[in-house]
Amino acid sequence: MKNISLNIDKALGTVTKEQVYAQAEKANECNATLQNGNGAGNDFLGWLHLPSSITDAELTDIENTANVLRSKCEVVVAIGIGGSYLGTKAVVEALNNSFDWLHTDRKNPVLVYAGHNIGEDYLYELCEILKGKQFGLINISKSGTTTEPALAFRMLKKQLEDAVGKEEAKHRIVAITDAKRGALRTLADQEGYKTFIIPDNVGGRFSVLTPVGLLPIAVAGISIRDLVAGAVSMEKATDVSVPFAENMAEIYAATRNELYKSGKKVEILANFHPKLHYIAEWWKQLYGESEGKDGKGIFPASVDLTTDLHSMGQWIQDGERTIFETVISVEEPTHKVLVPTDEANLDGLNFLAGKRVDEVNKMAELGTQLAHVDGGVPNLKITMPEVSPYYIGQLFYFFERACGISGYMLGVNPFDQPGVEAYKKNMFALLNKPGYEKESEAIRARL
Ligand SMILES: O=P(O)(O)OC[C@H]1O[C@H](O)[C@H](O)[C@@H](O)[C@@H]1O
Repeated sequence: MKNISLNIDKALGTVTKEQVYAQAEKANECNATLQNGNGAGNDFLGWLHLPSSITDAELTDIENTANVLRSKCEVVVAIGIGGSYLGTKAVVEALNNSFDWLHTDRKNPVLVYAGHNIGEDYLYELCEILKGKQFGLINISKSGTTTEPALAFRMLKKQLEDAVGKEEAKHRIVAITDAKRGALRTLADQEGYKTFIIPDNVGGRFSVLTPVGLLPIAVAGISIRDLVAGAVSMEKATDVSVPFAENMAEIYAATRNELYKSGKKVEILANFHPKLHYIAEWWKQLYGESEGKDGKGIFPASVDLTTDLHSMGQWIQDGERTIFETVISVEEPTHKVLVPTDEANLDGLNFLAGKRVDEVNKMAELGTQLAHVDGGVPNLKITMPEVSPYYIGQLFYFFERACGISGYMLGVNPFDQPGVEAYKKNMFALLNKPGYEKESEAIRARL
């Protein structure tokens, strides 16, 4: 099997290949720090060898649980936010049919999401659409206390129990959370839900290959074994023993840090494949939450191309030269569509007749790369042979490993997220949460 690959040739100009390769030793040292577990945040390194440590029995347990939900439910609601949502969303959107929800001859339940916002209309419309439908719930929260999913679960649990009774509801609810701590663990144990554990040493944004992602992804009918196999292959390909020049995670980390040092403050992850939109949303949390610290860090942004060439193309071509692009390029689409001939040719497109639509897309991709590089936007290119569970698994692990290396090269702890607590404290104070009396008084004084 081929691997995904990284090409930095079009990123060189702002930084030289020599500058990038001069970072080889540091990148390898940072990779070794991950491997040896002696760096900052080293109690959150469970993701590093997670793929190769997943057992057949664990995968079978997940598949069996998914099959129970698949047999009982027309709709399964995956409840979670951040790392407890984005990995699943990214994989399912990448691998499901683009119009899955319109398919009536279904082999899989419709997977919908909740707990990833505090949208009153969203929750209302979800509860309404679930009325009269056979549905199940997967409640995912590592801490077990995050407000958004807890709020959604409180509402959906009641609706499910009202619809099918408490006893049956128990068999349609799965909780994925901490082994011992948190409100969700307490609730799940009291109610007798099937539970899966999120390992203590795997942070939320690195948890897609734990049951956090694997269970809902299996419910969607996607092969979690192929997903994990791809991640295992990339775990090997980015190991500290792999020399820098062949280690795409180290090269990516070194290149982006050199570009950052040269003044490129924003990285735009771009795709020319519509199904990869949510891969970028997952990637933004992974890199934003890992590197945005101590007043430092590349800002992770994303665009879908060619779609956003008609909205953001002007800025990328002519705006402030503080950006670089990392483009995910898919070699082969899954399907084949040819451009038809049109006798009248009023649209003037007969010059494309007989060509594959993807040939047009590939020339747009090449033309865009040349234009942006000419405009002073360094371009890195990640090539995926195809969009499949295996290569999505490779991509996830590649980005995770590179993120750990890059964060250490930047000089931050890539595995904590202290900044996320600030809004929560204010929100609880404004909502008069018990125990926040002093904070409530203080915050009202400043309004
Ligand atoms: O899985 P949970 O504990 O509910 O956390 C969900 C998310 O919220 C936290 O505030 C962090 O920002 C994320 O890293 C995490 O993935």
